[in-house]
Amino acid sequence: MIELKNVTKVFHKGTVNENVAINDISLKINKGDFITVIGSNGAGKSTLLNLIAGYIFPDNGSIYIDGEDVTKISDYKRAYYIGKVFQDPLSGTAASLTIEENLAIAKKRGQKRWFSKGVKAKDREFFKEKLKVLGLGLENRLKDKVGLLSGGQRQSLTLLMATLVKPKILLLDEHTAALDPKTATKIIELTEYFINEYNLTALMVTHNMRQALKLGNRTIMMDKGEIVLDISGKERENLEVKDLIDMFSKVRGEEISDDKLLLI
Ligand SMILES: Nc1ncnc2c1ncn2[C@@H]1O[C@H](COP(=O)(O)OP(=O)(O)OP(=O)(O)O)[C@@H](O)[C@H]1O
Repeated sequence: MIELKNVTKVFHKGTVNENVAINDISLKINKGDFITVIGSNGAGKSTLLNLIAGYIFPDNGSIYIDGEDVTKISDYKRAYYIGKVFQDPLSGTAASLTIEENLAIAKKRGQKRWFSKGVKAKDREFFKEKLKVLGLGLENRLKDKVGLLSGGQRQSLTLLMATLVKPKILLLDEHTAALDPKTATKIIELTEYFINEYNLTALMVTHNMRQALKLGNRTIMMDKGEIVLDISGKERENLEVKDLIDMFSKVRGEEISDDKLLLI
């Protein structure tokens, strides 16, 4: 289980630009939860994921992974626990390395000598089997440089790399936002496949409210650094986007201000 206890993150503290991006958030993420995260621009969604990943540290509060306090543990040391796929398809893989070298690095995630890109023959077979699942023929291109791949192919590979060593949590931050609709649909299908197949715990940020209600077992909505809705179980069944908008208005006493959220 992942737990955040009274976590606060303030950017530019003590200056005129002071910005409370995360305001005293407490959240329990149960093993096997697939949580979709929605909220307006600037609500704090990416900051929440970055805090869990250890890219930034909270000003107050604590973060626990399976009971271990990881609040001050660096992203590099936390990498063993966490799989990440972010918006930019170019960010999760190394362009100048081959497909198999990228996978070899992913397989060693969290180990001391993680940046050794050497590939053993038995790993090569393992990688081929895994790549077949993507349905892109990449199992026949192990020695191709990743820089040659399309955005969708790279994001598929990043997803595979993020789950190659089973993470305690998979963090997905608008990981289909930069892709064309058809490729985005394919990546979402793969995401669901990996989460179900490996029984992963996942947190996925999306601006698509319909998708947020369709995928996973739980949806949280953020607003101004706070979690304003946390919906699961019976309450979430058959819930439609308009219900979600009504619930938000009821809790906050105002309308959702983000056009991007309302369009979808
Ligand atoms: N590294 C940073 N330095 C300063 N301010 C930051 C930093 N990262 C985020 N912020 C600010 O914190 C607030 C929350 O940003 P965050 O990126 O978490 O929002 P978000 O919900 O992911 O928004 P979006 O949907 O637009 O991606 C915003 O006001 C943002 O400008």
